[in-house]
Amino acid sequence: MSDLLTQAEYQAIAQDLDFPRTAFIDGKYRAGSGATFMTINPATGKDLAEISGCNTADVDFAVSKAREAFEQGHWSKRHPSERKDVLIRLCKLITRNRRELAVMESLDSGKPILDCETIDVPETIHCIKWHAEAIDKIYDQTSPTGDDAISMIVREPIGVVGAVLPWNFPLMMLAWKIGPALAAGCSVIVKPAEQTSLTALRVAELAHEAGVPRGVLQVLPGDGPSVGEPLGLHMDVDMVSFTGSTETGKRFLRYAADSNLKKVVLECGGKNPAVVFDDAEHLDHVAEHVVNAAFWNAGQNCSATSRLIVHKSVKAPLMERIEARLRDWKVGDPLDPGTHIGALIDAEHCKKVRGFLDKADQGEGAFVFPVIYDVSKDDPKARDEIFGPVLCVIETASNDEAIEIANQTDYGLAASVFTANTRQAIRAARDIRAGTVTVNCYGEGDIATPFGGYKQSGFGGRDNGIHAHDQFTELKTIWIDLSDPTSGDHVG
Ligand SMILES: NC(=O)C1=CN([C@@H]2O[C@H](COP(=O)(O)OP(=O)(O)OC[C@H]3O[C@@H](n4cnc5c(N)ncnc54)[C@H](O)[C@@H]3O)[C@@H](O)[C@H]2O)C=CC1
Ligand code: BAL
Repeated sequence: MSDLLTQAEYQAIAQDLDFPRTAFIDGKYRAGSGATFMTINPATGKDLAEISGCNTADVDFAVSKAREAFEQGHWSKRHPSERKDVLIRLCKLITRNRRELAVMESLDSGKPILDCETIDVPETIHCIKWHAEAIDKIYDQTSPTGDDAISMIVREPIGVVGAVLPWNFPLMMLAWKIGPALAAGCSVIVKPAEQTSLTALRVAELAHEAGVPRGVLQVLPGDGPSVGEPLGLHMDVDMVSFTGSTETGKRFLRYAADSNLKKVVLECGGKNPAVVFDDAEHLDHVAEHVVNAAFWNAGQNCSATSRLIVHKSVKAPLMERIEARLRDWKVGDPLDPGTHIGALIDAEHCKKVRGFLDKADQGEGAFVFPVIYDVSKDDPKARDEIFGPVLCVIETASNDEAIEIANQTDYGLAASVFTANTRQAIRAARDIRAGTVTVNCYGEGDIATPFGGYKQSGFGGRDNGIHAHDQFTELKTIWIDLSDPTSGDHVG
């Protein structure tokens, strides 16, 4: 915190930024063959940079370069400790350029600079470093065999990976994908969300400077139909790792079915409950977690708490505390280090979010003030992913009913439960169908814990932890016959 600059100092950095404007393909910036598009500062509505977009021809070219690099083996077959060294050099370069990246991220996404400086950039570095440091410590295995054979189970990099990213955490989601994929030895083609291409392009340049060979990390800006779809349908892409809406996630399953059955890993939406039982203690602490969980990043977070399911006996004192805390959350200029809630990502998303709000709560321009609604469990606000600073409160008469309501959703990404009773906490954690359940706190776990969803929140694997490494590798069995072929008891 003490390291933060003033609003004027951030504005001065913003003035001097040199934005990347083209794709990063085969080790250099080069113009795409698609339509150019403007990347906009959502907080001001003003143009930041005109980006040269990509299309199918660029995807084909990038995939051929990614495949060439993979087969040459300068990265994929390099000793894991050497890949580690290069990725750690990349982390040092990101650290050296952290201020530029934080301001670029804030300008392009509308995120508060406070978050970019203290969460997005440091977590990006931490994630890439964690996977880099893990990669030369992962052992392959042997399986139990008889004396006449040995069977090795080895993991190999899956090959050419398409990483299709959302706009809500442009740097962090980049790191969640490229950290484990590059550490494993894959070649990665990143498609950033069209709203937020800048920091991914800059990181690709830094990766090249750090020693990641040409073709191993490429970034292709453009919209879904121009770049995401040809990547998803490409016959020579081995895997797509996607984070974004459930609807687009399902498209990638269709693309895989219509092409080469590439592996697809999806991290999609959520309608995540915080369940507060009748015996919940320390309501100040509960309120702190609920406010952070619901309103951080303006609620544009797949794991945001968007439903507060609270027992009627504790509802009034808890809501009083939540509302008091929320009064301290400043909404406004993302480059002001005192701001907690910046701009929503774009006009289209603002329209979607406002469509759920009562007229008096709709705010102006790109800014939506945090809002809390008492709703029934069947209200559309309590059912649909709003992806804005909106918390729906559902009162319950019993703890069992609370769990039932928590599970009444097509999603299953994250949940939290607040109770003083350990048995009840663990019972609830077991009973809620979600990929992450936190007890007496809210969080996504950390880099060592897998992150992903049940039901329509996820498919095919998990981000983070060693489980992410598993995503980007294929399992191979190598079976070696040790029997003496001349002995007569050889079984083949
Ligand atoms: N992590 C999450 O759970 C996220 C959820 N969302 C949800 O999705 C809603 C819509 O936001 P969008 O930006 O439209 O999300 P989206 O899921 O459409 O976009 C995510 C990525 O997929 C790409 N994409 C879009 N259409 C595609 C297509 N036809 N083929 C291939 N790639 C495609 C986009 O260009 C972007 O890179 C939000 O309101 C929010 O509810 C949005 C972003 C992240
Ligand atoms: N919160 C991590 C992933 C996401 O929101 O897209």
